[in-house]
Order: sequence, then C-alpha cells, then structure tokens
Amino acid sequence: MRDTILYLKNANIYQKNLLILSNVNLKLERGAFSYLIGKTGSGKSSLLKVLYGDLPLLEGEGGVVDIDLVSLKNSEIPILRRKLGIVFQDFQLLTDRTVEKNLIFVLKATGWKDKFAIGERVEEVLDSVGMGTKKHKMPHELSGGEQQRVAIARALLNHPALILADEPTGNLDPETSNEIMILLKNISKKNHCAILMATHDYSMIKNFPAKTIKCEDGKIFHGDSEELFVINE
Ligand SMILES: Nc1ncnc2c1ncn2[C@@H]1O[C@H](COP(=O)(O)OP(=O)(O)OP(=O)(O)O)[C@@H](O)[C@H]1O
Repeated sequence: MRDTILYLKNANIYQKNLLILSNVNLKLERGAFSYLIGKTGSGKSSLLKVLYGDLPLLEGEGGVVDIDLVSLKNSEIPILRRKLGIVFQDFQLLTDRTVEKNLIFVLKATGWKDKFAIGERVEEVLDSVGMGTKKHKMPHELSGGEQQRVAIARALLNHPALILADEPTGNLDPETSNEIMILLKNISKKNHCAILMATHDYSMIKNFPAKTIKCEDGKIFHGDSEELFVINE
C-alpha cells in the first residue's frame, strides 16, 4: 500500500539467538506519530534496530519505506539509512567538527556533490529546528536540547518519510523535552513524515497524546495514550 511507510507482519525479533519479541504486527502510515513504550529491556531498541537494519529480520515479513527488510543485504543498508531519519538519546554528533560540518559530512556520505545545494540544505534544516544561527558552533558549545535539535536537523537532511527516534528526550530536562516533542510533532505534520518514538517518559505521552505500541512479556500491544492513563490511574 502506497501510504504504508513501515510494516512488520508476524515478525520475530531476535538479539543473537534470543527471541525478544514474537509475532509482531504493526503498520505506520505516512505522517503518523506513534510511541513505542515498555519497561527497560522489553525490546524497544531491538525493534527499532530491525527497522533501521542494525538487526536482521530473520522470521516474518517487514518493510520500511519501499525496502523489504527480509531480503535486505548488508550492502543495501546505506540505502535504507538514507531513506530514514534516526535520532538517538545521546545525539551522536561528531564531536571534532562544527554543527555545519556535521551536516555536510552526512550529505557528502549520502551522495550530495553540489556545494551550493549542500550549503542551502544545511541552512534549511538548521532553520527548521531553530538552529540557523549556531552552525559554526562545536557540539560541546551547545546545550543538550540544542544538540538534539542538530541531531534532528541531521535526520531531516535527506527528506525522510520516516523518523525512528530512540528515547530522544532521555537526556533532557522536562522543559527541553517538551520543546523537542513540539519540534518532532511539527515536523511530522509539516513534512508529512511518520515518526516512531521509543520513550519511557509517561509525562511526555500525557502531554502529547498519540497511538502507542507497547512491548511487554515478549509481545506488542497496540493502544493509545488515553487508555494508558485510564489503566494507570
Ligand atoms: N547486543 C545485544 N546482545 C544480546 N542481547 C541484547 C543486546 N542488546 C540487547 N539485548 C537484550 O535484548 C533485550 C531487549 O533489549 P532492548 O535494548 O531492545 O530493550 P529496551 O526496551 O530498548 O530497553 P531500554 O528501555 O532499557 O533501552 C534485553 O533483554 C537485552 O538484554
């Protein structure tokens, strides 16, 4: 289906030969926002890793953007990564170069050659996350929230149809976390980009309601934030 940006069907998720999640069925449409929740060790990161090609999909079916995960070869992983934006808890910026050079590095590594186009795209994504004036700063000169904004800008460089975010607010204070959530929600709306975000942070889920995919006891359960709070309160 054209509007399905991500799906898993009867998928089993393994770490080495340990079965982490069984019979996973999920689907995300273009522009959708869903949380991936569950206790520590319940399999959220493992699930995301399968989706960005860091773990193989050994059993079941799955696809991300227009790439089939079952037949994905190692040599095709860079193609998959180019179609995705990935955001991590610890930002993962290159610490030895400026914000601008971090972004240029990714554009060049993903095949961009035209200097003018590269410069323009860097400006565009930095402006879109409110970091237009910070391009000459080194990562260590930025706050955690600013570093995460740059990491989000980096994720946007190649116009992804899907962003996978693994605890993107995990290292941030509540106020900064709210700002990052507003940014991610706006990106999802404006760019019609689907976002799957792993989080532990229930106050975030309460403030920004969305569908939830919960990992528990080796399985996943679909719901939404409201149900979650009815059950918990
Ligand atoms: N590299 C690995 N090798 C073997 N087992 C692993 C590896 N990484 C994770 N696991 C195991 O897989 C299970 C799921 O871990 P995972 O990191 O996916 O959980 P999580 O829900 O993302 O946890 P957290 O919220 O703490 O990040 C855990 O039992 C963990 O010990």
